[in-house]
Amino acid sequence: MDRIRITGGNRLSGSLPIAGAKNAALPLMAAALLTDETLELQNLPLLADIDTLANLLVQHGVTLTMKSVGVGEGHRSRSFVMSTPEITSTVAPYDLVRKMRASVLVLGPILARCGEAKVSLPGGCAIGTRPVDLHLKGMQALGAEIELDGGYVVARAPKGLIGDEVVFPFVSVGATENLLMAAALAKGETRLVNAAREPEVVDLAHCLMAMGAKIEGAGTDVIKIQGVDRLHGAVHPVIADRIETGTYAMAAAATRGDVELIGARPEMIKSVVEHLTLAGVTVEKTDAGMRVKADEIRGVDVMTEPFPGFPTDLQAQMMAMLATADGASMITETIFENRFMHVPELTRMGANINLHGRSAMVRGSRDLKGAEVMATDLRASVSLVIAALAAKGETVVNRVYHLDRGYERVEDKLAACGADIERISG
Ligand SMILES: CC(=O)N[C@H]1[C@@H](OP(=O)(O)OP(=O)(O)OC[C@H]2O[C@@H](n3ccc(=O)[nH]c3=O)[C@H](O)[C@@H]2O)O[C@H](CO)[C@@H](O)[C@@H]1O
Ligand SMILES: C=C(OP(=O)(O)O)C(=O)O
Repeated sequence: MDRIRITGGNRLSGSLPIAGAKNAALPLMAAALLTDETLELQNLPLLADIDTLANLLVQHGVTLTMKSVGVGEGHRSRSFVMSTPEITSTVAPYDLVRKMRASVLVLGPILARCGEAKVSLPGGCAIGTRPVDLHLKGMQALGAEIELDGGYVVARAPKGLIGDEVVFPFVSVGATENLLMAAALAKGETRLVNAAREPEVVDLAHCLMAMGAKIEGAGTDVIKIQGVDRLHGAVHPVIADRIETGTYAMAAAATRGDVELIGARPEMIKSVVEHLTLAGVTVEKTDAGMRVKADEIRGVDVMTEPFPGFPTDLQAQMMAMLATADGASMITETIFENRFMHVPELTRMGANINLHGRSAMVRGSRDLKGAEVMATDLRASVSLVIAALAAKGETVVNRVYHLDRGYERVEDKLAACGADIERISG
């Protein structure tokens, strides 16, 4: 299993390219199931999760060809040209779904197009139990009959889905996306109330609209979808990854560096920029993206919330950065019940963090020390990389496969900005 070795202490400086967003790309790829015409997705990141979903889609009958495109110095992105003349299997098997929760996003499109779908329940993961009840209740509201059988969701709507009002009791990104795709091909109007407003949901809505879907209100908490009989092909570029942007901004700040994030869109992470600014980090929009510079960092309180609030996917990275600040910070996680798996590992590096239920008290210090640490989930892994960049001495991060789910060429991008970092294969 690969590991990453980092010798900390170098200030990051230079420029670093931001890839297409994983969390936008995954639902967009699932949308290829909604049409028998060709969907071309551009600016896909080179990530393990993208390959995992591609394998699942091929199994459902999607024909997929890949183009690799150079988009700047040493930086490449991928385009997938996908077509699904016919869905050849309506079953998403456990072996493929268990590798990645986002696989459940094939439920809405397959059910809408075929009138039936059998999708393995994804199961829990390190950050929480993550049930899919809101996805299922939403499909039921559109007339689907749902049964759970042997670990699978068996959904049937032989006469097709019928639009209706779906009121989410709390915000779910995945359930909003699944319902958006299902409702695009349902009969009549669907209203999604208390819908997720994340930029990735908006990106999906834009792509569906380019495919002929009738959608109003994406980016607000009420989305109206007027179902159509069929969707057609489209070409759609995936938005820049706001979580990768925030991650490298925090890495730059933790090393008191000065880095330009090429292709970043600061308007998608306003809450993050506000918190970084409060912490004393300078963030400026530039022609090419966003520049981040820090000399000193002070403690700041952070609470994760659905968009437009501070994203849970940047909580661990913010904690690593604040572990190097002057002063204390209170970090509260409200989205996932178990998203503090990085705390014991950061503590092994000398971070002073105390957990009190869903809050962590972080007392900053400039004395983090390298250690051997274990990555537990995607964002926890990269938080250890950030702490290691700021720490004295050598850190080895084990179980790097988590990192490869969400960060492309992390070691190359950081090394190009002066980090002493290498991947140890094996
Ligand atoms: C591929 C992708 O885009 N993943 C993101 C997506 O995950 P995902 O779409 O899985 O996250 P949700 O927004 O659905 O989850 C929010 C909360 O709702 C709960 N819940 C969700 C659905 C449901 O049916 N029942 C239920 O109880 C979850 O356990 C969690 O506590 O949004 C999360 C919240 O911004 C991010 O951390 C993930 O990176
Ligand atoms: C939790 C994440 O992803 P997923 O929902 O695919 O597990 C993430 O991107 O931080």
